[in-house]
Amino acid sequence: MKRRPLLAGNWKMHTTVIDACQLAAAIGKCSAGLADRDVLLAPPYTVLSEVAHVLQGSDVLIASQNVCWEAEGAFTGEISPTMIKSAGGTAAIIGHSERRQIFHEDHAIINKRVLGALAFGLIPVFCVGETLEEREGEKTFEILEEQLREGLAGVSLQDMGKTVVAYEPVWAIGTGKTASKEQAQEAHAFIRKLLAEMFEKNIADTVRILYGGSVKPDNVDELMAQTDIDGALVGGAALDADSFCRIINFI
Ligand SMILES: O=C(CO)COP(=O)(O)O
Repeated sequence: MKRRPLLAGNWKMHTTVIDACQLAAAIGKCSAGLADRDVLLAPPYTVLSEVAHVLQGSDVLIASQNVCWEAEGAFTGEISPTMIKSAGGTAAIIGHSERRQIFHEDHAIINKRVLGALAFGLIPVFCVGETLEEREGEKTFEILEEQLREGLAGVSLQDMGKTVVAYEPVWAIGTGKTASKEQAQEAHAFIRKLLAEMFEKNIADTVRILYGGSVKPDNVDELMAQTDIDGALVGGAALDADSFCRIINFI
């Protein structure tokens, strides 16, 4: 089944207001008129509304890099779905490995974030992925299954249809070590099969599964040619307009 490709840039903790506006403008330009794919940018919270403003009238989607489950309240340091929507965002990255590893976000909190995003109409870009130790210990599938079952617990069939999953092997993030196309395809196929078990096959067949981890202009084409790879979640290369534009224009 052919799914609409989604090319996403996660800017992580990079860009001042000026950098962000320039980068967004360049990406807006090179993604104009692309009718057969979606482009999404996840800038830091401080520039969400500026980036949305620069991209007004374009088809580029805006996401936050995390999201709380409440509309407002005493949650110092958090951002609510309502705030993201009011700034122009329609999606939220959730469960990124940097949140899991550096900030110790566990399955329960990540699940609350997923359900919260959906309750407020934001599309979750739900991230999973194993560490090098887990891969070497042949625990990849076990870890992915745990992350998917726990993180997506309580998600309805209808909401799952809207959710995006990103497979980001931790050992491939920011290391220049991309998973081979075979390794990535194997993990994506596993995720889709598990989603079919957890939800329904026809839902699993429509869910877009992005690959993330050292995606670059020179490896994007072979990754995107894999049956179960429906897009990319790009870190480093998304901060360079020329590189990200090439990625968006994968062949
Ligand atoms: O974590 C990532 C995107 O969310 C991937 O980062 P890199 O593309 O820099 O490896």
